[in-house]
Amino acid sequence: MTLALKMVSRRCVRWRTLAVSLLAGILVLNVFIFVTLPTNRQNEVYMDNDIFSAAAAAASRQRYDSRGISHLQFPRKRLNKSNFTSDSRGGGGGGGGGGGVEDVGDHPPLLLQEQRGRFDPKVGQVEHAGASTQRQAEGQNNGVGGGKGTNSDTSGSAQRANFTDPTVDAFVKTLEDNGLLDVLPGSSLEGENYWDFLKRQRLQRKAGMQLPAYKNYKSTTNWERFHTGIRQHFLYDPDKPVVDAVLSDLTKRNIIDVEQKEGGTQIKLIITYDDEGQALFKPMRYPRETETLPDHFYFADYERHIAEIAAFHLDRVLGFNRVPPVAGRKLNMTHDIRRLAESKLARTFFISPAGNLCFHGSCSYYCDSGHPICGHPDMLEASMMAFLPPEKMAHRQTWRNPWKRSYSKHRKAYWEVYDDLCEKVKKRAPYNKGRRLLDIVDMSVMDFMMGNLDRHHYETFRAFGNDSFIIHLDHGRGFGKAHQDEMSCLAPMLQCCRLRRSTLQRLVRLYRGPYPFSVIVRTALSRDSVNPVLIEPHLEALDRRLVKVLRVLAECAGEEGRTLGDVVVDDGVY
Ligand SMILES: Nc1ncnc2c1ncn2[C@@H]1O[C@H](COP(=O)(O)OP(=O)(O)OP(=O)(O)O)[C@@H](O)[C@H]1O
Ligand SMILES: [Mn+2]
Repeated sequence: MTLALKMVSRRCVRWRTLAVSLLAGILVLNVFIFVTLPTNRQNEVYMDNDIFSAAAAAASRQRYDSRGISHLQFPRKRLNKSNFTSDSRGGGGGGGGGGGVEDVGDHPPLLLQEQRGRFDPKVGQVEHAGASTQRQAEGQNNGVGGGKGTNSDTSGSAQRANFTDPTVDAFVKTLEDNGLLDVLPGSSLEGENYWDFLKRQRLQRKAGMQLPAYKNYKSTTNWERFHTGIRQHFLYDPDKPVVDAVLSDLTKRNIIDVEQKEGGTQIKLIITYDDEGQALFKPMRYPRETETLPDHFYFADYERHIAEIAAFHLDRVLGFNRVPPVAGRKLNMTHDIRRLAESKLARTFFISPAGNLCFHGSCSYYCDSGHPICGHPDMLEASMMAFLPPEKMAHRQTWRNPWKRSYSKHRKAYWEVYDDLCEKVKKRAPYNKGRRLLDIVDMSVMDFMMGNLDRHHYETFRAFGNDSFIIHLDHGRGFGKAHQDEMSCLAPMLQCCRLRRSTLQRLVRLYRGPYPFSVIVRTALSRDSVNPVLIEPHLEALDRRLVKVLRVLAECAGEEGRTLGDVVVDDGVY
């Protein structure tokens, strides 16, 4: 009996060993297949599992097949928790959250070039304007010098936009014929100053509510006036003098405290002024001519202080008014930073071999002596962005950008491979009603203009609910490549094939002139104390990119089955 039992148990052990070996074999085989079949991995797409369904994948695959672009394998579900509602920064988990840091995890290789969606860099190139496209230089002195206040169209030189395009010209004509360019009676005034045009457009602007905490607030400083002036539909009113006052305070007021900002990837300081106002400081690291390193991904790019300054002015020129005021400032590192710094920051100061005062602070990217921030010998340039109201006065909500990039050196985002993201997004709150989707499109246009690929999250004020503007923050990685136009930034506009009417009117106005977009931006920037903010190639890029935005829209508007009403949307936001 015992012998029989022993035999049975020994046989069991043998079976178990056999089963274990079999399982191990299967595992080894799987690993082998995974490693030796690169196509399976190359076709993986970085996507949000909750917006992705087998049916949609099959439909998309079909579309790409029929265009002969590629045969995409069925993509594996991967990562991201996104449901297009808000989430908290950094806590994304599974690679879905976080900010401008590379996603960690296992990384399949990049998609092959021909397997990409419509965002081949060669697509959408606009040829340099030839003789026929050179703008006529009529009315050179009209509208120069700009309206009231300190804004002005040009710095006096009546240059013309060098880029234009027949497709865009035809599109503009169609818009005009359909009355879509009419702003108010008298809108097509020849030679009207651009700022006056914006002003006239703003007569139709709705403001909405104020932040409740500021309703009966008695502001005593310019910072408080700025906070009190925030409305449901814009961050500031350019017709009020407060923004210029804040710009001046940012540059001139005494600094009384400095601390490092926790979180974020690259060093930032919180500056406190003598009247308790605060600003976010980003230092100059490199000369203005330094471009994004060719082998660096967007998430590894160094931040540029001038991009923060330029983004504020660009946003204002585009008529959005969604970036907090930013000004450049030259600081004395010893007096304005080191003297006031906490010991953790102060300890990172040193004198470089060249005799300059440097520091590196502590953060997760580029905070070491190999990446010092150095003065000349102790004067340092920086951008100063006015702080938004403190959280206790106005809570903000953080949202994941549906068109977020992958933040991985190996993977693509869903929208980079498939064209149907907008179809899914626009069915979901908060994109299914109100202004949000058109705000995302506006933001994509602005990001394209400055080549900003680092738009992972965005914020809104909670008190305003969902029908409120997007606060445009974090532009340190803009203006990195003057000679490359990153068409993929336009994905929201292209995939949704729509643009807010008021935005389109501004773009067309800038396209038509008489003063080129670049001239208007150059003049706006010339008011900053660290002028010239942008070097010429970045300004020239604006004129070129403006044409491309309009051409992409014209082309998708011309696709079969689309009406002008689908593409140009008037949601009453100005
Ligand atoms: N003007 C401001 N007022 C208040 N808070 C701000 C302001 N600007 C930025 N912040 C907050 O600081 C955070 C970090 O700033 P920013 O995004 O510019 O730095 P970053 O290093 O690029 O951060 P990340 O790596 O997380 O993108 C922002 O997401 C925002 O919540
Ligand atoms: Mn960032």
